[in-house]
Amino acid sequence: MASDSEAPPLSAKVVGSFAYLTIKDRLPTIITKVIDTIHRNKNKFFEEYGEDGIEAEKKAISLLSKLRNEVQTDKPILELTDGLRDLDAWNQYLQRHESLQGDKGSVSWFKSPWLYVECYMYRRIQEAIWLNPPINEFDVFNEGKTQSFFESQQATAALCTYLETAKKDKDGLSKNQLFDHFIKLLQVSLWGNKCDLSISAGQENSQKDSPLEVLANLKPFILVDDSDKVWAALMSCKSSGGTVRRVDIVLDNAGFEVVTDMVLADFLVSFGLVSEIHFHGKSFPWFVSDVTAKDFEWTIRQTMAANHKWMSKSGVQWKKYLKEGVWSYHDHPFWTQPHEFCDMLVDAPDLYTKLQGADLLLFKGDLNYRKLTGDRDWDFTIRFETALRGFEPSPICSLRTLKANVQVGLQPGQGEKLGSEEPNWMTSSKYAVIQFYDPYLEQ
Ligand SMILES: O=P(O)(O)OC[C@@]1(O)O[C@H](CO)[C@@H](O)[C@@H]1O
Ligand SMILES: [Mn+2]
Repeated sequence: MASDSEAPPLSAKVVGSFAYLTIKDRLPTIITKVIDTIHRNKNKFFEEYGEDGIEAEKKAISLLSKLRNEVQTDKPILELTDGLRDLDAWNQYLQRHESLQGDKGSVSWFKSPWLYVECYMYRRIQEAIWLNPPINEFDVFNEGKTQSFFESQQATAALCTYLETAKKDKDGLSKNQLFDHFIKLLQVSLWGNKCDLSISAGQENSQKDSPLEVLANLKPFILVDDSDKVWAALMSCKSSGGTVRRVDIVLDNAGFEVVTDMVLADFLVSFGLVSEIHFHGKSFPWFVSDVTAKDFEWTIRQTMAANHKWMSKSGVQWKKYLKEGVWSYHDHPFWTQPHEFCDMLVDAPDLYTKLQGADLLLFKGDLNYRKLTGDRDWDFTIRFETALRGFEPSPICSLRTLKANVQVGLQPGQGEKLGSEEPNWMTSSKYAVIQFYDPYLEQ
């Protein structure tokens, strides 16, 4: 482990590490599932496009099988060929790594940074789809995302009921009561990132269906809790008056998680804490469950259409916020590139400038945390700010359950103690952090 700015990137070259196991086992499994999904949809492609659809299905599967073989046999990372708008950025990134690692062909699945090659896999999956019209609009991960939404409908209903009921009393609220709602909804959004969605629906006991009721039990698993500072940041914007108080949410997963983000966003606006929310999503299907523009719109439509009074009321409100421009959805190619966020200022200055316009940035999920910290083998106790390495467009809050072995900002001994008690504490999503850094404040 390293404590300086040169902490090495996590990589599958460390045999037995989580990165190694991910590349060896998990990535090939994901590609196999994608192949199965495309194959299962063969009849649909035929109905929609005739023989052209079948031909495209075959070609896409053949490209994906080739990709799986490249991963499994540690082949060099190849240039992209699909001519899309992010192609140059990806190919330049490859050249950058080739010159760092030695020469052409030296960048490969097991030898190069895990963050890079894992992102690259999702881009190659997309290349296999894009190169094959007429099925080039097909979202290979759509089924899982919609299923996750439907399976968590009871939890969504409970959350919307909480929100809409709270709204009825919002005028007479004390500051403490407002703070209490905020903390609850921030924590719900945090735990919404738990990949197995275990706090959502599908549980036998209907009492447990409310994600709000499990919060107290989950509290001890929040390893760093800067929520007071996040609240103070929101309050300071409010007191500065006059200016647009904007919060940006850099989204992670569709299904229940994005619903928790929308409920939090609704609360912030409806209770007068914030006047504008920018959501940032992905411009193509990414890391299995990440939100695209289609998922975002679909989620709102489904929430509106739900056969539940408060859920549909929330959905209607969200649609209205979008229409009025109070909420807006944004995507940028940088979010589906492999860069650490400290590269953003140079590699995507337009996005960096956009983020500077926010009063608070909420980064959801594990992958965003990996990119914030560069996915490096940091010492557990180095400061969050150090790991950000100059990425400071605005005050930043990361809401993340731990699913990868990078963690900073812990107390001395805290990580070691957890490691000795639970070997997989960094990857099980049982633990979480609410970590904050404000570049405008003296730390
Ligand atoms: O960003 P998310 O959705 O919270 O998690 C993304 C993730 O599933 O992908 C990586 C492993 O493949 C890990 O960083 C993490 O577990
Ligand atoms: Mn994700």
